[in-house]
Amino acid sequence: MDTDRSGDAAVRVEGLHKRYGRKIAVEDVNLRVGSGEVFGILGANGAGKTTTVEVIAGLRRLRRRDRGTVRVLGLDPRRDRAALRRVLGVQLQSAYLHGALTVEELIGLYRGFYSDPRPADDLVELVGLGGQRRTRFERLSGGQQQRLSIALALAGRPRVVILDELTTGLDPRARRRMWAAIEHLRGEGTTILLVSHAMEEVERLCDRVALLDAGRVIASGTPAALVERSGARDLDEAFVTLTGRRPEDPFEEHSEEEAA
Ligand SMILES: Nc1ncnc2c1ncn2[C@@H]1O[C@H](COP(=O)(O)OP(=O)(O)OP(=O)(O)O)[C@@H](O)[C@H]1O
Repeated sequence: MDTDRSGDAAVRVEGLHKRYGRKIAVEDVNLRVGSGEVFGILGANGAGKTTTVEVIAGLRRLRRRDRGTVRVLGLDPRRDRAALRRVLGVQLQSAYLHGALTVEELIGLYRGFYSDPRPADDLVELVGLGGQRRTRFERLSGGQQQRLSIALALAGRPRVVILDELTTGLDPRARRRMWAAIEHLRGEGTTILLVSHAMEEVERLCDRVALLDAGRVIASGTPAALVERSGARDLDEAFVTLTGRRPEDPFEEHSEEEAA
């Protein structure tokens, strides 16, 4: 039922526990993402998705009371930071980018970090920013900024990509373009970790998913297996059955009050 292609794991997480003070954000999370898989990480607000992928990316440290093993293509995100940077692409928060630089300049800057970068034209084409090459970052719409951050994550031809909320806030056309970009990367054999609230997107793109709830993986498998196992009609319904919560509408404005 579950076509697990994770035999040669590109990403391996074992027994991950992570807390912020007294708050346990992630509790005994185990994941194996096979080479070339598109793997979805689902869960309601606060489930521990971002914490998990930030630890995988080496952006969050495990402290004294945390524990767990993480390997990305055999690399330890804490110990092998420089090597990891060459093989892992992470969709950055747009706020970190320099507003006065143009799309072209930012892409040039990021390509400069790598020995064999993806051509600038390919990057622009992949995310549909051909008309905005000379536009300053601060003049881009929110959705365009988000697409640029995805292009920058792909500049170094990473073998593993982490995309946190790929299409949240994008209009339907841009969303379809990003889905096509994921299919393109899949065709190239890229391993993709996709954090998402959008069940339609996950059903369409992901080979397998892990469903997180209150810091734990409560179900994993192919989207079809999760639907079947929970007796639901689709992944949206399976999410509700398995977690007892509704997935947030990913295309609505995010509200911290509602999330609490
Ligand atoms: N820096 C921090 N300090 C304290 N608590 C934090 C911090 N970052 C996250 N948390 C808490 O840890 C838990 C997991 O957060 P995390 O951001 O990983 O969840 P998430 O599934 O990505 O949520 P969302 O869908 O809202 O992005 C939440 O309860 C959150 O409030």
